[in-house]
Amino acid sequence: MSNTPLISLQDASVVYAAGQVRALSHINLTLHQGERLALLGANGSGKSTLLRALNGLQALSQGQRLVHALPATQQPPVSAMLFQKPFFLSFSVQRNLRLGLWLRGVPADQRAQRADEALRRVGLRELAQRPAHALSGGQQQRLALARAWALQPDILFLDEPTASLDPSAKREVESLIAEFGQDGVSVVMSTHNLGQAKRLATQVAYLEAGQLVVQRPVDAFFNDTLPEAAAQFLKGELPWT
Ligand SMILES: Nc1ncnc2c1ncn2[C@@H]1O[C@H](COP(=O)(O)OP(=O)(O)OP(=O)(O)O)[C@@H](O)[C@H]1O
Repeated sequence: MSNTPLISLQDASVVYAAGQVRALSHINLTLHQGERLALLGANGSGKSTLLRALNGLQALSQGQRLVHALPATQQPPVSAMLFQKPFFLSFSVQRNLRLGLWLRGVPADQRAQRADEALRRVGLRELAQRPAHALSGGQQQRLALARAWALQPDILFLDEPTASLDPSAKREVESLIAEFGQDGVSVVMSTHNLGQAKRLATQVAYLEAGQLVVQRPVDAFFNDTLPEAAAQFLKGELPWT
C-alpha cells in the first residue's frame, strides 16, 4: 500500500429530490493506491451514493472531487464499476466483453486478446460463445469482473457485488476481487456483509444518515472501540457471514 492519493472528496454533499433528501453530508475521504475500502452502513445510509460520487457518476451538490494523477504515468487512474446485478446485451459472453472494451476506446487489435485473457482469468473461457443472459447469477458477476479486469483498471468500484449470490458463487466472486487487490488494483466496495469487509478490505468506513461516522484500518475497525453508532451497528449485524 502507498500514500499515493487517487481520488479525494472534500466537504462533499449530495442532495436528491430538489433538496428533500440529503444523501451525503460533508464527506472528507481519500482513496489511496492499493487500498481496499469497504463502505458499511444501514440501508439508505448513503453507501451507493458515496461510491458513485467517488467514481464521478454522481454530481456533488457541494464540495469537491479531486482526481489525482498516477505518479508513474501522470495520467488519471482508470476505473471500472460493478453493480449488484450486472447489465449485459443480448450477445455472447465474448461479444459483450469486446463491446465493453470498444466503449472504453481500447484499440481493435487489442480487444480479442484482452477479452480472452479476462475470460480465462475468471474461469469462463469455455462459455465464451454462450449468450451472456444464459449464464447463472454467479457466472454473470464473474463476467462483469472479467469486463472490468479487461479494462486494466487502477480502481474497481463495487456496489454490493455479491448481494444476490448464493454462498458458493459469493466465495468465487470474493476470491476474484481479492486477486484484483493482489494485482495492486485499489477497490472501493459497498457491502452489508461484515465478514466480506473483514476478508477483503484494508480500510473500513461506516456511514450513518449520509455522514461518515468513522474510518479505520480494517483491524482497528473490528477490534478497537468505535463511536457508539458504529459499535451498535456491528452488534446488530451479527452473525457475520
Ligand atoms: N435518485 C434518488 N432520488 C431520491 N432519493 C434518493 C435517490 N437515490 C438515493 N436516494 C436516497 O438517498 C439516501 C441514500 O441512498 P443510497 O442508495 O446511497 O444508500 P445505501 O446506503 O446505498 O442504501 P442500500 O444499502 O439500501 O443500498 C436514501 O435515503 C435514499 O432513499
